[in-house]
Amino acid sequence: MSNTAESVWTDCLSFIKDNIKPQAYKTWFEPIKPVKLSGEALTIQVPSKFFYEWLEEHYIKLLRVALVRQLGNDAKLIYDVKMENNYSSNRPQIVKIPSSNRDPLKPQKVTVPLESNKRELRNPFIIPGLQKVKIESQLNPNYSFANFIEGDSNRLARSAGMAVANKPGGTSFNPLLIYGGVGLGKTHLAHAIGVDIKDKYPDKTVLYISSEKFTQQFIDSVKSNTRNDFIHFYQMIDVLIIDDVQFLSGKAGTQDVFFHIFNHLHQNGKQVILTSDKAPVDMQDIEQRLLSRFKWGLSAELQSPDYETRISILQNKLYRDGVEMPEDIVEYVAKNIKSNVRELEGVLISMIAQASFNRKEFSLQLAKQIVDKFVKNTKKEVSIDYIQKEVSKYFDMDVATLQSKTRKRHIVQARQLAMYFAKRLTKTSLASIGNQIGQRDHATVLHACKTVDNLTETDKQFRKYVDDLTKKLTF
Ligand SMILES: Nc1ncnc2c1ncn2[C@@H]1O[C@H](COP(=O)(O)OP(=O)(O)OP(=O)(O)O)[C@@H](O)[C@H]1O
Repeated sequence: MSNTAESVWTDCLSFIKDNIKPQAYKTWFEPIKPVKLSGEALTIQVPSKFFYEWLEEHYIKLLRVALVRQLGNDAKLIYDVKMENNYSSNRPQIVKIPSSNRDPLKPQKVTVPLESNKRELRNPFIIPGLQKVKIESQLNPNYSFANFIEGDSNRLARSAGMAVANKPGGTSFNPLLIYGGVGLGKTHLAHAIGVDIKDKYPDKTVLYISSEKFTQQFIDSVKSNTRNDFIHFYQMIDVLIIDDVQFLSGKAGTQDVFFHIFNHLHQNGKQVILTSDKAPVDMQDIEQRLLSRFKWGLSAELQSPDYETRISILQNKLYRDGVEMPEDIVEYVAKNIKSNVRELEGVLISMIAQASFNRKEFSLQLAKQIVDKFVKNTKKEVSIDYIQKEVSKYFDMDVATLQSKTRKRHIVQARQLAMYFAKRLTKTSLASIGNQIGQRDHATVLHACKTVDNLTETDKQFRKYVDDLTKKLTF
């Protein structure tokens, strides 16, 4: 009886089944369908491009042995790869890709034949028209380790970043979560890690993406019925850098898909780098299972730089821009702009611009003018003490009552409002807010914020409390 695609594949499968774990067999071989046998060439259909890549990377030797046993030394394997969608059609497309199994011991590159270029995965980061599927990393080469000034405020995060860059996926810092307040260098550091990895490992696929863009891509993929392509694309990446993950809060669908992508990458030794403006413990409306993943690796905080670091940052920037500035002026700026590196740079840029526009020398007077403007424009953060005083006054009670353990409804509400405004108007962590407002824990603060949000929606009188207090506290 002559061979058919089915009979050859069935015999291959029984050999493969005996040589790998049952779970791997079920995942990677059961979904394959034999399509055609032409001489010594067997065509099999696989459900996605990712699937094909996985087989080529992990099971090519096994497949080769199985095929050679059935079809002899000239055996060839061709994949029909189901592409879920493409630009021009909603129907799945089949792309034919020959296996590299003829010489399986050489390192293999995934090459897509020319005729299939227009069917590459639908993702804006894939450069079309190339033989090899390549991904634009979206990294900013101006953000490097070399120009990320080290200080006590960032030492842990910077060293962890360097360790990750030396051995992506190979340290216990996976994921590496960099968190801290506005303008403290989270994005810079995340890029620097990616840039360094690309330098050291040019073949690694690195992708930087903001959470906002990731979310938008996901929504688009759902709309265009290309969710699987979206997932497979992200599962292909070696180093995934996601900026501002706090943005995922409240977005259940995006969190769910990210959870699966994260698990896949982590299980396969791929590196994940995340940034956030909050520590995991303070992130709201992010699923517990995702938060617990964030804590698997290392969470490293970026704090406001101390005076010496601020001086170094300014000097470094001046040096890079080829500008000379008297020391006392640099010191003046560093003394007066304390909490935010972006502002520090902003003052410097304004000074350079003004001095060159007016053809003037740098002067302390110019520095004072510009610093004053920056300080005025930066909204003063209200203190938690001030919030407690104002809320107590509004409800005609003293601060001790507001902080007390009583469960009387109007006092509980006043306390919850104080917690809510502390969360909204300060950068203090939930744990610290709880501690300052009657020694409660962070879960109580979180609950208070949710309750206030709910009551504002449903209770007119309560909404008025929130509006009145917002005016009092912010004007
Ligand atoms: N340690 C540092 N050395 C040199 N430059 C720094 C350092 N930290 C921050 N910067 C610079 O400060 C600016 C703001 O940094 P970045 O955008 O990375 O902050 P961020 O924490 O991501 O801010 P945001 O919270 O707004 O997203 C950038 O120009 C960055 O290069």
